[in-house]
Amino acid sequence: MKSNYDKNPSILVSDNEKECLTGWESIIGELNRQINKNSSTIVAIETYQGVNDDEVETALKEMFPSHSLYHTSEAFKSKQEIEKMVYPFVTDDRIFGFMTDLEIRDFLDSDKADQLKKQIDHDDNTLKLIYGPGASLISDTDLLIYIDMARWEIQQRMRRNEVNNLGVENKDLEAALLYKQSFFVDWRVLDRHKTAIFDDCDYFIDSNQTNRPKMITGDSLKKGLKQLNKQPFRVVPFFDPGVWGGQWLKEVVDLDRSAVNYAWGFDCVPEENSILLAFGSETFETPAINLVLKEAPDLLGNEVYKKFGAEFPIRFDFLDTMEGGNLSLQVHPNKKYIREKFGMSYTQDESYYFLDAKDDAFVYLGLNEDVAPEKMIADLKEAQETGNNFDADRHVTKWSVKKHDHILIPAGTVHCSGKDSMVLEISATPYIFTFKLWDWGRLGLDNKPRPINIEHGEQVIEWDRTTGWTGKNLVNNIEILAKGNGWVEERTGLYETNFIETRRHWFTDKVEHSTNGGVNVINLVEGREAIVESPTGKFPGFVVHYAETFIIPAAVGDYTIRPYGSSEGQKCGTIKAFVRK
Ligand SMILES: O=P(O)(O)OC[C@H]1O[C@](O)(CO)[C@@H](O)[C@@H]1O
Repeated sequence: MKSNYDKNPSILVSDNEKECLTGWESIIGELNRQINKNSSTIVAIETYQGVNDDEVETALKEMFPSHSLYHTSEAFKSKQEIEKMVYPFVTDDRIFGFMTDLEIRDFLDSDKADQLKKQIDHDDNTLKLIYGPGASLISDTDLLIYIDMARWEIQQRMRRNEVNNLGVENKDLEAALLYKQSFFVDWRVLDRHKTAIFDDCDYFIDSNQTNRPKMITGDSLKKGLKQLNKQPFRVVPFFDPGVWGGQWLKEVVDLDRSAVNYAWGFDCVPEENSILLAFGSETFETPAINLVLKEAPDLLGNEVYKKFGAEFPIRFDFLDTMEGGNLSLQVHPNKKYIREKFGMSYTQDESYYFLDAKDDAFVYLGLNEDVAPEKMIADLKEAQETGNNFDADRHVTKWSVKKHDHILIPAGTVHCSGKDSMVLEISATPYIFTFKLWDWGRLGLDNKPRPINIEHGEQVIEWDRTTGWTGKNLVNNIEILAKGNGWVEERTGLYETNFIETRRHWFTDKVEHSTNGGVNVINLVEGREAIVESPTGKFPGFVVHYAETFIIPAAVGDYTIRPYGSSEGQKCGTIKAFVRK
């Protein structure tokens, strides 16, 4: 069947496409109009990580022939000082660091910043531009522009060695190391700063596409973000190959058939996805994290906001192993471990919802009844050191799985999805704290072994999660909660100590839902099309397609979902996640 999955979902903010200017020429034309209103103007151009400085500077030089340009890097501490300052958060580990509490001011050298300010004050030029992260902190300014970029685009640029970490010159490093420093340091620092200056920004520039910048006013962006909280919406998904990746997503999502595979699909990881705001036929891409940073109470609901702050606590993603391989055998840290070792306030509790599965599909989950901890760890270490096989079946329980099974994976449970299945992963947001125990003796896509973390893993494995307990508590622990005309509601997870609850609805007719004051994340797991509607006409009908994940902001309140289009009258299924009260 032809794919109907929408890879570029956008939300209409206004019919006026003139609100979104495209290309440097029209952007600088607009800025010129603002600048010419004053006899002398100081403009701060703040940048997020990843922005191509050469592209921006070339455009500025061409279009503002006589301006003075000051880089905030001139006010930054030396590279050596910054490396020393960030080291406790970056550490020597290849994957894991420690969440920083640093702020952009910590990167500035106050003497150098004073010096730069004096230079600007004494400059007679009528147009002075201060460029780079922290620009608005150097001097009082007349105009504030923010050039933004989504984290997925930053990661693409890191893989091409085009992006440095904040305040240092290290773009030639391996992409995984650049990512680690960004995850634990740069993105935290830049997001704190962006939140602080957001309301003062006159314009935002979307620089995700090289040489195709777009600009909207700060008011238009604020209006767009507020609009999102009034209705269901989707973030822009992205997909990435991996060593165990499969072939299912290519067909269902309609991805490049010539790609080796797709392993991951991220369609609700607001930290890394972006949002497309439509102004007439123009779209403006903004990092989804901006919505979370600016509009958390309406998006998440007050109680969830109180618990998590401006963080989106629920993650939906795809793990495709159809005709691929097994994920690494792995375990995730408990709350205490993740807090103490990595500075995270909550942990990676997970679940696998099977969107599809071949007859031979399976999951490794929990330990065998006769597991001997010392022996298993010794076998893992020996396999790691010698390259000999690790006999996973001897220690870990293997369960057959089928379409629509829901497997719960509280942190500490040894697990991995096997080949030939399509998982919709529904979990808490932390997502890089995977302790690999065994990677089946294979190399990664870069032909190097992927890092193994037995020394972390052995400290968090829950050894009493053995076959009997696992089967009772974690495998299809499904209970019918309510029934109505043409619908059934079931509770399917997550495990009782985890903060996410999931509800599955099977329906041939309209189902009534309510956010009950907390954000809902939903995926259409059965049926080709459904429509989300407001009983009071608060938002226009929102059509969703098979396998699409969508977000219902807490502020939406009541809504309904029913089969739509070619699915009308047919059985559909949704799985909904929310934060338990
Ligand atoms: O280590 P692997 O084999 O790449 O698997 C990683 C994946 O495993 C998971 O932790 C799922 O269990 C995902 O969150 C993560 O992306």
